[in-house]
Amino acid sequence: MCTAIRFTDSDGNLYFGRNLDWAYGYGETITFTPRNHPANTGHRAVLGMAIASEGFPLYFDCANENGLAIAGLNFPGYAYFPDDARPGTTAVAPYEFPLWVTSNFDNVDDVEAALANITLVNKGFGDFPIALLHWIIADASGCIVVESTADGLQVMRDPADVLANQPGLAWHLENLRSYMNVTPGAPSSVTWGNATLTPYGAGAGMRGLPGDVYSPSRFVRAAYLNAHHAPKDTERGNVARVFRTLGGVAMVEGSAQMNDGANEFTVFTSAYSAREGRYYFNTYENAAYTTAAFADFDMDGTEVQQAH
Ligand SMILES: C[C@H](CCC(=O)NCCS(=O)(=O)O)[C@H]1CC[C@H]2[C@@H]3[C@H](O)C[C@@H]4C[C@H](O)CC[C@]4(C)[C@H]3C[C@H](O)[C@]12C
Repeated sequence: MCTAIRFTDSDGNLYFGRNLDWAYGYGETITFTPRNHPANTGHRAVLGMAIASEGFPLYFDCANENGLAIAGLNFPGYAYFPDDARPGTTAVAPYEFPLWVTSNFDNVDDVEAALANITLVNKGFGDFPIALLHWIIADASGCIVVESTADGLQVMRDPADVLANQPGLAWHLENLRSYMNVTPGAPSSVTWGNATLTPYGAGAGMRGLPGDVYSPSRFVRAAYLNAHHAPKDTERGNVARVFRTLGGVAMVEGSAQMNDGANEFTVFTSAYSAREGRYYFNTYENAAYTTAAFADFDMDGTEVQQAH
């Protein structure tokens, strides 16, 4: 499973992050695509997590130099990509969608408008299977979720600022209404007949928030944690906010198996800071951040660069 979140700091800078939950990694690392890479059609530098195959960056999540970010999360059972583009639209393959978005646009509104003119088509990269994903796309103003299903391409505003896996965003947003009672505040003491009940301590108001890692539960928990995190002023504080919030929905190895019996775990957690134009990640076995900034790379280059 995967979970993604966004928020802004007190100066309005975007912070965006995701957990990549799976049974294994793909050898992914921080990957920079300069403005003049042949596949960078819109000439915006892009930084994120990817594997590079034949010089092409296959991004799991990424952001551009102007503060637009995207992450792909599994959506099997719902994701459907037609073989051909609808008449009058341009075909974009799911594997190139994160780069297409971040290469060509600076904000969510422009992406939303452009999506009317594309079809996400059933086209894989090389021998890789097609990834059945939906996407969260975020900027400083908010985020949208893109879901290509048998009903067509849906682009929805996501006021919860989070995304998990199945089912679709509309269902997750509706489901939040079942958790309106959950609150950070400590409840007052109550009397039940002759019994006076008082809280043991902090957390009494959070009772009922689901604690498991099932996709609907992670969506609710991430939305609650993200919405209630105390504001932070510093880069360090806001990066910690991304990692701590995503830590609240991370998967501990052995606690939940995939259909094939493999243990799913949080392979990596990543964070993008528009304030510093910087990308961070850590892995299941190494909590220390690995980080790189746009400023570390040759922005006008032509070849993908990876930081190890
Ligand atoms: C497995 C990843 C999604 C993790 C996730 O959402 N897990 C949920 C688990 S569950 O079903 O809900 O149980 C996805 C996210 C991004 C995907 C990768 C990116 O799309 C880039 C390429 C695309 C190629 O088509 C396939 C390889 C690949 C390198 C993808 C492999 C895999 O599908 C990734 C890594």
